[in-house]
Amino acid sequence: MADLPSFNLFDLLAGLRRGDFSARELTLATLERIERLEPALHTLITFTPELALQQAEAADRRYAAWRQDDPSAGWGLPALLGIPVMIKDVLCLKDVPCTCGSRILENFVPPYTATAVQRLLDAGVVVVGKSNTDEFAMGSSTENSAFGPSRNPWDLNRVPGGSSGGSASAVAARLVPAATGSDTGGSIRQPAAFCGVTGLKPTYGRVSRYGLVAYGSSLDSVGAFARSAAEVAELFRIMAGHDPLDSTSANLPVPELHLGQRNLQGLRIGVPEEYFIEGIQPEVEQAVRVAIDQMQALGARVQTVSLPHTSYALPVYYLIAPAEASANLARYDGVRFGRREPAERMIEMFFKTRGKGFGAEVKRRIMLGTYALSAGYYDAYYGQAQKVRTLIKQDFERAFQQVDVIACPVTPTTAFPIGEHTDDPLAMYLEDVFTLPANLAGVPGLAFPVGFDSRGLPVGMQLMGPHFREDILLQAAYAYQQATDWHLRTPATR
Ligand SMILES: NC(=O)C[C@H](N)C(=O)O
Repeated sequence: MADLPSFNLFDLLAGLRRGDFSARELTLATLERIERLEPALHTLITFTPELALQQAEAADRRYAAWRQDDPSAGWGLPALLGIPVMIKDVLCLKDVPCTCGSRILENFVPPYTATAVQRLLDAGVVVVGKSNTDEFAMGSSTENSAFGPSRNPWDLNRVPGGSSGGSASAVAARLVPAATGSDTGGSIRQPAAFCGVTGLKPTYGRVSRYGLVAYGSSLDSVGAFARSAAEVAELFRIMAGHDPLDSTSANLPVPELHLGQRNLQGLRIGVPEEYFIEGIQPEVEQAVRVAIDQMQALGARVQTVSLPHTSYALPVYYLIAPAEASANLARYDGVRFGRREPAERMIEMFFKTRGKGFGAEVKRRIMLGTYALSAGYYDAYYGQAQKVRTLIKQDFERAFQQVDVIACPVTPTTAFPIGEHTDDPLAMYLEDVFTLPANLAGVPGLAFPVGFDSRGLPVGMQLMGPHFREDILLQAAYAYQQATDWHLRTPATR
């Protein structure tokens, strides 16, 4: 096989079932494509070709048994048997390093697998590697990865977004049809927008966080990337659902996803006035407004809604997320996980290990968070932020009494050049203005491509929905994608 026969998950599955190619052939072609493009893109922290080939051969044995009607093959076939994927390097996969983009976990090999990853493995995926991320998922560009940034396949001098930038870049460059991500304040949706792919941040509690290295525990969600909403829906269906190993996992059934509908008849779309602010790149606003018009032409009813506390979301997030991070990252002390710097005395060992192990952004957040949680300041900062968070959540609850989904931009701008924000953390934080309200409210958000700017960089649109209604978002994006082809456009990387 010279190159991949298709880049669509369903086409690949159909080809595997028909026996047009084997999982081993598909994997070899994938590995070859990764080896060819990886020097330019740097999507991976750990490449796992041996594991991938083992899994592919197991998939082929299963297909063979299924073809021969061997009862040991079980009834039917696992849903993603033989499909190559990347796993963001903040999700544990047993016996494969999980670095979180950090020197402090450089040599950490988890002894167990995250539930969301296990569900994908049970569905038969082939893991080709652990994808690049900002250190501990803190960042919007992958420039905070201790292993160097990933690149945007639409323009190699630009960032792919972050923190799940490796996954988004890989799906956009068609190294893999699907990849996982995590989203604490935008880490799936923002890179999806920058790379022109579809990315879902599910409702908080919908996908298990067991085995996801914790960043902001009240905000973290595990989700997925693919090129289309239909493919993302399939990944979501497999990853979602209750998990007794995560106490915040919701014990609710995952609704059947019927993505057949090609129109949006009856869908009420709310457009929040607070999301079309000054400073937004005019081409981004333009593309999103055209997409909303198109959804209206497909039958949706569009109205303005107000989310009045939106402007507080950024400061609230940058208190709560660092506060939770500072507590979660206390466990990297040189004793229990990963790196340990030798020293005479224990206290020195802590200082040296954390001093050398963490990068600048992680240290900044630990300091911010520790300060916000310290005695005397707790009520003024963390306590106050939690109260405002409730107001933000109520904004959404009120809006969802009037509309089924909220439509807005994902990011104020398209992908920025590598290095542009590295000396200005605030400018980097501003990347998240439109995405982090969904994390604060716990509602699902879906990003998908709706056009390009004049530089040829993808523009994304975000749909947010009520808690546990990922189905509405996926259905709406599916109908939009049946009528448009932005999600099928590909960068020049061959
Ligand atoms: N993790 C995320 O969702 C990304 C966000 N930009 C942050 O640094 O917190």
